[in-house]
Amino acid sequence: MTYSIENRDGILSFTITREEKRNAINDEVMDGFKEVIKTIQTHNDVRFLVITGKGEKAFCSGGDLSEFHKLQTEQEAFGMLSKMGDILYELATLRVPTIALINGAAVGGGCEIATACDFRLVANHAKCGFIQGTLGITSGWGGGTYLFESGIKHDYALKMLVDATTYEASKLYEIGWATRVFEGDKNVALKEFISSMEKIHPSVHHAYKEMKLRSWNEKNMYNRALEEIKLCAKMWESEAHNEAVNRFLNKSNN
Ligand SMILES: CC[C@H](C(=O)O)C(=O)SCCNC(=O)CCNC(=O)[C@H](O)C(C)(C)COP(=O)(O)OP(=O)(O)OC[C@H]1O[C@@H](n2cnc3c(N)ncnc32)[C@H](O)[C@@H]1OP(=O)(O)O
Repeated sequence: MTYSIENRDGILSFTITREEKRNAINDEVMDGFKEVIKTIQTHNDVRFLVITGKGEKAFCSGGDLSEFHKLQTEQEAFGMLSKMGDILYELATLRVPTIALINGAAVGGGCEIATACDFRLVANHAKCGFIQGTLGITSGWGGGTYLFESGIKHDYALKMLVDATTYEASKLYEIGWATRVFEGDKNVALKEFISSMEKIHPSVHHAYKEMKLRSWNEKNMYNRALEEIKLCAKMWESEAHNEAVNRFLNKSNN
């Protein structure tokens, strides 16, 4: 399996278990995300969703380049990008609090997944960034929209995107992307973070999330994320993108 789902006392944990590929997202992992989101949308016993990666090297390294490089045309790219884009929109608009428990590098689409969560607990060794620009594309799963909506100062948000590089955990906290930076056992950090929220009835969490969702609906967030995805699909066909992906894959084969 490429992911695991565990429900412990109402805390639903989704773990990407593709350590050998730094927890890169492929179709199977996308289907796992759909499964865990549907569980939350159809059950009342889930209080929190935690997303994390196996191991300590990576939370998620974004789209699986060894699979997705086969997508050549704008239409083929849009098929994959919009599938994950819809998943991230459903994730971002869940009525339960969502926590990205960032155990290692969160880059590219991995950074988009983390940004679509309400909270980001970042291990102090983890580096995160929207590195899509190094591949000649822009964020392709809606993460740019969620970053601009996250409340981070505009200049910090835009610089994160156009830098297209990774930031240290301390910098991520300084700019307001990381909710907390932790050392040691991620599960201890998680337990400490949710301890006070756990004492509050879930209906209060749902009500506050509803307030945010109303504002996102007014701001037409879904269609803004869709336009972001269409732009990435258009850039997918570029020579710059194909050359960058081939360089990465050839590095891996050397
Ligand atoms: C699909 C679009 C999507 C979007 O947002 O629209 C994107 O996510 S685009 C961005 C795609 N992701 C990347 O470009 C990141 C590539 N990976 C890295 O930068 C590094 O691997 C890193 C920083 C995540 C971890 O570095 P580390 O030195 O710890 O590991 P290695 O680089 O040696 O990689 C180990 C092993 O994993 C394979 N790998 C890593 N990331 C991916 C990936 N995204 N897709 C496929 N395979 C990946 C890498 O090739 C190595 O394999 P090996 O067979 O051992 O050589």
